[in-house]
Amino acid sequence: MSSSRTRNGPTLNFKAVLLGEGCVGKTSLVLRYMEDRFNAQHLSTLQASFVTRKLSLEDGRRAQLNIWDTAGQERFHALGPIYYRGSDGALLVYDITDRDSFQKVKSWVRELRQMRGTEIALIIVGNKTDLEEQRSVTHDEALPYARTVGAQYVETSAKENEGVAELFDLLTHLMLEQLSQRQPDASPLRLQTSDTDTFNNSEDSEAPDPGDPAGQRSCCGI
Ligand SMILES: Nc1nc2c(ncn2[C@@H]2O[C@H](COP(=O)(O)OP(=O)(O)OP(=O)(O)O)[C@@H](O)[C@H]2O)c(=O)[nH]1
Repeated sequence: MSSSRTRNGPTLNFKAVLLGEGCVGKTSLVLRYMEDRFNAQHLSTLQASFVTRKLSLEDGRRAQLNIWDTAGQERFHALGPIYYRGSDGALLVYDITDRDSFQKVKSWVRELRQMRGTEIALIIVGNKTDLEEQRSVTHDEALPYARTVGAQYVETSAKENEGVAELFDLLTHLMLEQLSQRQPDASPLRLQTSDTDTFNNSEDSEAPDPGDPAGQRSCCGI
């Protein structure tokens, strides 16, 4: 987490990363949150893409949420540390109809806890709840697992726009809480509930170092 000064005063910068197997809906969650859109087509993210969203805090301060949407294909796994290294929070996404993708989340949890300890807020996200009849990972299995690893658990449907705004609000809340704990004298930092700020992409933002933030995409499976 860093802070920079703008004409509105100091802006808190938060960095979050989405990790998870290919095709689970990471890009779709970001697209729904940023643009309230859904694309039924799957275009695999290559490396990662970067977006930012400006938020207002209750104390009048500004915050900038910087989000890295990473590639889920296994050949990009080794790039993970580049994106989670300086992150304050991580969304570990799986598809509730795909048990393998839940196993992949478990492997990301192990890696993140090993590399970042408890300094990164984790949310495990079961996506595609609109496909309830094909569900293979139950809420009753995922929630206790999340608790044992100190993560929050949320279910979403990027398609039906269920739980997505709540997910990103929770993420921001957890990261603000962590910052407040690190500064015990400061009053708690809270997101303004009537946040109506517009979003933007990386063009007027300071993209962190890693890779090419263009988020080049190819067709699924290529
Ligand atoms: N039914 C349903 N389909 C979804 C949902 N979210 C995403 N999808 C579909 O799942 C496919 C993959 O979505 P993406 O968002 O591209 O997945 P991703 O995790 O970013 O994939 P990679 O970039 O390969 O890592 C697309 O066809 C989406 O339309 C959802 O909530 N419900």
